[in-house]
Amino acid sequence: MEAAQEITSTFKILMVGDSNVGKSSILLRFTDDQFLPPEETSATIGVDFKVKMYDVDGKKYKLTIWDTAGQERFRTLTSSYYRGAQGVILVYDVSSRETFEHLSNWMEELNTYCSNNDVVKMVVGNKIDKEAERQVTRKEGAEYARKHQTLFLECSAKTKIGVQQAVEELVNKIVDTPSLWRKSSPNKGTVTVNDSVPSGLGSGCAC
Ligand SMILES: Nc1nc2c(ncn2[C@@H]2O[C@H](COP(=O)(O)OP(=O)(O)OP(=O)(O)O)[C@@H](O)[C@H]2O)c(=O)[nH]1
Repeated sequence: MEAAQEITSTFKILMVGDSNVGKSSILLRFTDDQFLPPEETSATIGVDFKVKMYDVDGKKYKLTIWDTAGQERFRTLTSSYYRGAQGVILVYDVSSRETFEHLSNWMEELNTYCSNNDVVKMVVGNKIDKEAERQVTRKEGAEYARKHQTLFLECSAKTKIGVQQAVEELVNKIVDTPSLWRKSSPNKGTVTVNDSVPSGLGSGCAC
């Protein structure tokens, strides 16, 4: 019988952005390939997280993806969300210019709490299925990302287009940035740099 493959590392990925842009929906699409109709969704309170295994180049990585509340009143313990994160996805809604304009607030928060310059950032414009209601062009999104030196992608949690690709690109970049996760290797084999528990108080913080 074949031995279970060892986990090379655990990555913490954080999703931030205004309320209603679709962070929970992107996460649900990525982990469970599901999309809930509007009447079945509710605002995230505090933080939620899901775990998914991800294989790249014959190595297994454990992704803990944290979905944070967009609504200010539900955001508590903000600094602990960012602690230990190797990747952050900043989400806006392409059919809401306001959510795009608020990206600078999220970027500021990220830069405040995440002092590690290597942390991989990705800007994601969601809801591209609402093309007729689009308020932010792809070019504007790409330009913002270029200016802030982040990855960029547009997606739709509803139709699923771009969702898998967004997470994959982010994770591949983290894998390509060993300084982010090869910090406190306890041995030469498995490396785990932070907890996957929602407290976010993992050891070997990247931020
Ligand atoms: N048309 C369309 N609607 C979407 C898409 N993604 C999410 N929605 C809808 O947008 C609304 C908000 O989605 P959520 O995933 O709850 O948004 P959120 O960013 O997690 O919101 P908070 O938890 O308050 O921060 C829901 O009604 C979703 O059904 C999408 O890609 N296309």
